[in-house]
Amino acid sequence: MSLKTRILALLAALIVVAGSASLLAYRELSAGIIERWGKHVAEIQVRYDSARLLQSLEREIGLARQMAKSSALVQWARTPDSPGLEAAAIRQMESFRTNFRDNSYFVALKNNGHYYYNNAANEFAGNQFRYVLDPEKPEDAWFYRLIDEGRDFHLNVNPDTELGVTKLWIDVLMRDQNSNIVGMVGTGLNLDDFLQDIVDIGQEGITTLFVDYNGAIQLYRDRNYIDFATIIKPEGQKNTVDLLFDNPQDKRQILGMLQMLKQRDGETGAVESGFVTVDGREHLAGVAFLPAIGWFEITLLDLNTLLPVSYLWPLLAVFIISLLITLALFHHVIQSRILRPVISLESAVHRVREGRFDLPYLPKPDNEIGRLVDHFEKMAGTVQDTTRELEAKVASRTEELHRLARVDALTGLKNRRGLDELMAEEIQRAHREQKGFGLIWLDVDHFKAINDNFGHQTGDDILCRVALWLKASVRPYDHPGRWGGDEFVVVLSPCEAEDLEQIAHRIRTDVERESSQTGTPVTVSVGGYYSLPGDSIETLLRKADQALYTAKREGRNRVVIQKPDAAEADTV
Ligand SMILES: Nc1nc2c(ncn2[C@@H]2O[C@H](COP(=O)(O)OP(=O)(O)OP(=O)(O)O)[C@@H](O)[C@H]2O)c(=O)[nH]1
Repeated sequence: MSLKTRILALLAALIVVAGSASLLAYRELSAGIIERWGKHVAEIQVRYDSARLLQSLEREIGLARQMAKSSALVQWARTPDSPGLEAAAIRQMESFRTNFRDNSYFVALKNNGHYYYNNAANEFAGNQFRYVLDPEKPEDAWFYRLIDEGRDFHLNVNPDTELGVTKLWIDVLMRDQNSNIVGMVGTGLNLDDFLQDIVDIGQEGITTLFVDYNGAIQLYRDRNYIDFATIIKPEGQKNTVDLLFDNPQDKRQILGMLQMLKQRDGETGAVESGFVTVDGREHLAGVAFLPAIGWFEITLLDLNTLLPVSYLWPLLAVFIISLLITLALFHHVIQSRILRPVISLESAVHRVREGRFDLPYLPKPDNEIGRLVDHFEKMAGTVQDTTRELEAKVASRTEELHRLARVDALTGLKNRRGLDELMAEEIQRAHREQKGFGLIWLDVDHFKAINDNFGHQTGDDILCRVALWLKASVRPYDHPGRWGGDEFVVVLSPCEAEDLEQIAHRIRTDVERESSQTGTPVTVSVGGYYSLPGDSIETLLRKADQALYTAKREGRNRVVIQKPDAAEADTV
């Protein structure tokens, strides 16, 4: 995987990690803010809704309590058969009717079960006695239950089948001086109007409901959930608030909140709140207890409606755009400051490794990589100089070795290899120019005896001196060499036949003269051959050797020139 891919992959991974962490932190933070805000709003809303409910009920409850204490009613309730007391009581009832908001009332007497009622239309004027309550009838059970429980005040949402109305009933017990229950009075509020005024107020995202002390739903915008005539229903058959929630955890939570508030015993302003799911949407539930009526008020705030996610889209857009800009900038910086210089450096390293020192332009950012590139350029320069020096040295050493391989170590003349190459060149030249050249082969006479008599070192000295005399005797452009042992060869080129003879003689006489003047006298036998174009190297050597052999055989210290086409060489 390339460095670029790795860096981008690492970057992407870092962004994913950082993005996830940010998202998580954002969610936690926003959830915290929403929770705090929501709880605050829920508390305000729950208090506001409670106040609205109490405001519209308080006056009615107060009037009903006043009515229950009316002495005319209490006296009549104790002796309901008295027509005089009944007439006074009905007058009293009618005066209350006009004061109640609903302009309706009811009075039920414990003594005879008589139920009195009149409504806003004064429909039952003079005929307020409506029917007799029957302890056996389920629809009348509320009356007997309330008396049994001895609750002085009770709110009850109940359809009155006899009267054909569904109302929120305010029930207040009538007691005599001895606190004995003698009956019940109250008024009703039209449920639909009440729901519309207090509960279903059309505030989008806010749901208000009221439940009784046991959690049974009393006021809710959906009438199907309202637990009518709660008082007479056995536990377990009531429409309790947990019906609104699908999640068992939410059910437990909401019932737990009711329980908590009960334990706090109507502490003023106490509100419990928590997150719940209603119809698949997240809501914040605020719950307050209303001690004045013994109910709980529950406010459900639909957070998605009140604080839609779309509110956060601009934030998300800003985040994504910032992320993309950051990515682009980061990519640009990585590309220009790291990747491009590193890639150029890598290709430059390849070139140098292949021995190519002509480096292209290498970008040098102002950072460690730039300095590395700079060091590399300088190092490549040094390596190039060193390489050139080494190459020059190797070339010169090779040349030297080449030369040494063709030079005789003792005399400094060409050795046999040098002579071989030279003769090969001359043969080619002769062939090319159709012009021959001369070859002299000479051998020190009785050299073995010199070695034997004077020692090997003296032998060597004599060989060196013969070489010097040989060089002096030939022309500057002739090539003397040592063939091996005490044998020397001279290649004469260019050369005429006369030159060959002349130089061969000069060599012999020079050696004889010089040696006798400077030390141990030595003589040489000389064989010569003037080559013709087309002669091979073997022919050359053989002919020269034959001439030398002849010179030796004829007594040594003499010159013999081998004629090219003659069977015998001439001693000269
Ligand atoms: N000192 C010395 N002796 C050498 C060297 N190379 C060969 N020799 C000796 O040179 C002698 C050559 O002898 P030959 O050419 O065979 O015979 P010669 O004694 O010269 O007799 P003729 O050639 O017949 O006159 C041998 O004894 C070799 O050992 C060398 O480099 N130095």
